[in-house]
Amino acid sequence: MITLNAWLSDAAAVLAATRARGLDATMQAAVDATVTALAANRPLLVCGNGGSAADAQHIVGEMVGRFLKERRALKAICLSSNPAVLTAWSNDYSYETVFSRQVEAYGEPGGVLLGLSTSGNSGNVVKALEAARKLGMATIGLTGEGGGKMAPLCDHLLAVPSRSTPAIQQVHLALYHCYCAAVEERLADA
Ligand SMILES: O=C(CO)[C@@H](O)[C@H](O)[C@H](O)[C@H](O)COP(=O)(O)O
Ligand SMILES: [Zn+2]
Repeated sequence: MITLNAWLSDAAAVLAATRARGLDATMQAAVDATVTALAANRPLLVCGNGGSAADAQHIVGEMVGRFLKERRALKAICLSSNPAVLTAWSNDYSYETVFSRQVEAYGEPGGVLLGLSTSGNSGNVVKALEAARKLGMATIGLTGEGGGKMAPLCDHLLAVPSRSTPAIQQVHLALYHCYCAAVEERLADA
């Protein structure tokens, strides 16, 4: 039987295991790359599927609006949230290229692509990272254990040491809130 306390204990264990991985320097490097891009008005593009699509929207909401501080709007775009683009391209061509096509549309050299995938193997996120690299954008990945196919395509890989999709997503939320807070702190006074 599923109980709340057991669920919370499992969630806390994955959080603690992530903390033990010592990802602080990787997070700092991801923040540095993002601050450099946004300070130059280059875009931050974010994508993912399912729960990670909602996470991508959440991140962009913090960046375009505000998180903890008052500051200017930041140029962040969610690639998972335009139903007309998603359905037209997937229907006419392929779901696998639905994010890379938007990287071609919105990406710029010096920008950043942030991809979220718990398996690290979602084909459309992998293809988006490839397209971003081709364009000269920095790449950040939020994944589960090992990073899967995304690992070699990410300049900055934040891999949660778990293979459970919901457990990974719960830690992704903590990771990207930290990321948003750190980016905002650096850009608030700029
Ligand atoms: O939110 C959940 C499960 O918690 C699901 O919607 C989940 O995101 C979907 O199954 C995704 O398609 C999984 O893809 P990914 O994380 O492996 O890239
Ligand atoms: Zn979910």
